Amino acid sequence: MSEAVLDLRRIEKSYLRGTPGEVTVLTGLDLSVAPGEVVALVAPSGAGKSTLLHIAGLLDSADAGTVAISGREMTGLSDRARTAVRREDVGFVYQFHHLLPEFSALENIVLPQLANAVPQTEAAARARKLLDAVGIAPRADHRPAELSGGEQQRVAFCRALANAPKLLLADEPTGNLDPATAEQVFGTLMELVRDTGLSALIATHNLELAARLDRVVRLANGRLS
Ligand SMILES: Nc1ncnc2c1ncn2[C@@H]1O[C@H](COP(=O)(O)OP(=O)(O)OP(=O)(O)O)[C@@H](O)[C@H]1O
Repeated sequence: MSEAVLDLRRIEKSYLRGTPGEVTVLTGLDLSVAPGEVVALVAPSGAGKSTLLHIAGLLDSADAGTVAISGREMTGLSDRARTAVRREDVGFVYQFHHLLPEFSALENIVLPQLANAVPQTEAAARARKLLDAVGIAPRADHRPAELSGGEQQRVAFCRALANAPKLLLADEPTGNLDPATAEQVFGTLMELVRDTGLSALIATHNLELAARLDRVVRLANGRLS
């Protein structure tokens, strides 16, 4: 069997540890995502889905347990090494696009590549290709405020994939869109993910969309089922 792209073992996480207000969120959670596998994460509000995505994407640390990305153990890596893995191997999409308002769609996809030392011309060519793949190449020079909600989210997908990550983590990526737009944008995201052979963990409240992915995991009481 080929190596998991994401492997979480016995993850534990509490907030405000050691205080009377301690909130226990994850209690020995295990999750493995195979190469090319797209997993839906379904959870009631407050169950810890964002916490789980942040730990998987190295934005936050677990109190206990191990995180491995493409077979490489992340625990014990320096902050600098974790940042490099996050920048090169992981793409994030959030419910709200978080695009930089003063930059065009194209520039928003070019910038993370420049941060990864990709030459400008190459970065722009890749950005155009991605915008074309999500059907909005003619909007390349628009700023986020000049794009529709669905278009903004398509640009956010392109930005997440700009550095050709191995793993895509998405937190309610269509949660801010009306149902018809969400459906279209989700379809585009899935095409992009399938075309690139990427592994993905996609949190969604939409059970119909979740059911279309390879596997659905449910988070409750700190663990997955
Ligand atoms: N920094 C923090 N300090 C204290 N408690 C926190 C912190 N962040 C999150 N929590 C608590 O941890 C629990 C899980 O939060 P998390 O944001 O992971 O939930 P979620 O499943 O993503 O929720 P939603 O779907 O509503 O966004 C919640 O009860 C939340 O109140």
